[in-house]
Amino acid sequence: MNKKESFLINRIKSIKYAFKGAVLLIKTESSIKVQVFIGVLMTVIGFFVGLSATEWIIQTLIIGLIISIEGINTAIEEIADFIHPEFHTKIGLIKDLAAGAVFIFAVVAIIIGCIIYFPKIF
Ligand SMILES: Nc1ncnc2c1ncn2[C@@H]1O[C@H](COP(=O)(O)OP(=O)(O)OP(=O)(O)O)[C@@H](O)[C@H]1O
Repeated sequence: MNKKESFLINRIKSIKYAFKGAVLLIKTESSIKVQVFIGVLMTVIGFFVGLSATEWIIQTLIIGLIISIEGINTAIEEIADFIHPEFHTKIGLIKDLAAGAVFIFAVVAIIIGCIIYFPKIF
């Protein structure tokens, strides 16, 4: 197998592993399930209120980002539990920081949602 072919096979394998991870997140993580549900709900509502192309782009970006950040938070929690399953203040801090990052983006997402939807509803 030449260098170009093995590069391509490795890329395909990476996509396969990443897809497996995404399915695992959606199937096992309740927080991800909630985010996916909200994402689908907002997409349906988006059709009802008639979002513009720019609003669709912003909404889709936000839905994707929040699910991705939540996924990274889950991975950090898994690493923390794996390297130190017992209680430790440092592990607590690491998990709180990761959760804090998700929280900050969730607040931003709500603010942007209000900016998009308030003029359409009221
Ligand atoms: N090993 C630990 N040592 C110290 N504090 C911990 C530890 N595990 C969890 N905590 C504390 O409990 C909080 C919740 O941790 P947990 O792992 O249950 O996250 P969660 O947000 O409930 O996760 P999930 O996404 O599974 O709902 C952490 O943010 C942290 O403050």
